[in-house]
Amino acid sequence: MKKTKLNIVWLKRDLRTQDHLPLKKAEESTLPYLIIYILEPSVTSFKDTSQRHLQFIYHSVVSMNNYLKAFNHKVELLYGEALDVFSYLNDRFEIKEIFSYQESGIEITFTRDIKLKNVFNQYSIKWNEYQKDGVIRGINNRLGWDESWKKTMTSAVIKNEFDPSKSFQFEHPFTPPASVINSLKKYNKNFQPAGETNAWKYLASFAADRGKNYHKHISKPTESRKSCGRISPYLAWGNLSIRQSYQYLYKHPNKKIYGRAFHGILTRLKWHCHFIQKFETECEYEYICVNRGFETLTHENNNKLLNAWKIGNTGFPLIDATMRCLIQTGWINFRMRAMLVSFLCHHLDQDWRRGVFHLANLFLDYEPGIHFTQFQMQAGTTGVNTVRIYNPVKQSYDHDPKGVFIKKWVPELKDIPERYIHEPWKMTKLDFAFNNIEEPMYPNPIINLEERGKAARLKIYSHRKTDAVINDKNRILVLHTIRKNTSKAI
Ligand SMILES: Cc1cc2nc3c(=O)[nH]c(=O)nc-3n(C[C@H](O)[C@H](O)[C@H](O)COP(=O)(O)OP(=O)(O)OC[C@H]3O[C@@H](n4cnc5c(N)ncnc54)[C@H](O)[C@@H]3O)c2cc1C
Repeated sequence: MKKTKLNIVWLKRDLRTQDHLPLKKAEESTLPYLIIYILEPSVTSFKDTSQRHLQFIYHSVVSMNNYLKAFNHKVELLYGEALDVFSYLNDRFEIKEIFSYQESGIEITFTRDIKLKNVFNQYSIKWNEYQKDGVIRGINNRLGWDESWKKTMTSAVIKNEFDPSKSFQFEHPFTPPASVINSLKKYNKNFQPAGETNAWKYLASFAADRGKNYHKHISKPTESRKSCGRISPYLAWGNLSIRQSYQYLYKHPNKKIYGRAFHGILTRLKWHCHFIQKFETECEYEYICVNRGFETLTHENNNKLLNAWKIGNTGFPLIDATMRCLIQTGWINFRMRAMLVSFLCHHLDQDWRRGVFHLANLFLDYEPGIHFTQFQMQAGTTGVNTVRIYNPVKQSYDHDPKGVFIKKWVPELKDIPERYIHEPWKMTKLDFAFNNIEEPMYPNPIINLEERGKAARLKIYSHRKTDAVINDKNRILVLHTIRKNTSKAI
């Protein structure tokens, strides 16, 4: 029997129905097409993925399907290994083309794609992988990168249309088990809701009003929750493209009124691509130091200290409030992320690899290209960036002066007077009695902050002077630095 000819759109971190080139290309063909998302056990069980990510993906697919049903199209959620799924489909259909975005992913998705490319070649299937956002595949320096980014951001946003006659229904054995679906359906109300409609709500409310104090509040753990864009999960899972966000903000009438705020967020949209570009060029950052010279730096790696950090029980109120807030809500601002990593790698003297997956799991917006590169930048293992060792007590006085954030997320400290909230260990028995409060069930600091800070500074700065670090620094600068003469902000 003759097999039906069809095309496939393979969705990855691009869970939206608009500004979507693979979907447009599929529509342009005369053949019917399937739209699939594959939940691959080998990928979803890897240590960088958590249930909250999978739930966000699931609800993004549900949101796409709510839109697509009017056009008789559907994203088919498949549970199985990509290789098995495509072999099954190839046995039953004559697959002509596969359309997807390039994925700047971790090693397992990279090696899977290499295998698949060979298999598709054997099956005579053409795999069209398109550039995602401003990230260019196969470059080995940044000459012209700025111009290319700007060109992508200012080119027309794609208005996707869906012809009902091109949809295709099929039977398959890859339906996710009921237990998997039930666990994905559950969604913690404290997390940002998934899907395109919600993504646009966040972007629009930022531009309309929420973002007017963006630059003033960006470092404050409480105020940033309202004033920051909060579009990161939507960008990470592709509910929004960078180009959609860029053009919406660039053309918004409030850009003239809140110039600094808009400039700030537009610049960061470029950083988004800049960091993923680094990872696209060198995806080894998942497991090896950006500057290979740091591989010889040794660490104490004390498990007790690591575990206290992981659960937010270090005795440093701002560290603990930040970690507990992240566990419960999936989001914290940039400065608090940087502080958590700095405290882990410098004060607690842990190898960055001991904490990188813990935060990846907790960030609802986990994006490997940004996460591994930013994490290493804060751990000081790039050798090219200034090392920042954040003092969590100073951060607390500066950015949560009244302890509002601390008291919300570390309720044990809710009765501690404002002047002690940053350093509760300084309260004496007499102070507790005088203030008529009980001593909280809260640990004393797990380390001596001053001594540890000093030692960490000495250690990292002397290692930066080693030949191995200096030699690798030049390689990194050639590979990842945007040339000054081509550099334009946004
Ligand atoms: C250790 C560490 C890990 C991080 N891991 C991630 C991650 O996995 N995913 C992620 O999206 N961001 C990550 N960031 C960057 C940054 O903290 C978040 O992008 C930002 O807090 C998201 O909130 P927002 O959407 O309100 O950002 P806004 O300030 O409103 O910025 C808008 C968008 O610009 C991009 N952006 C903002 N800041 C940065 C930055 N410093 N570097 C690169 N892109 C940026 C993001 O896509 C963000 O959504 C990490 C930062 C650190 C220090």
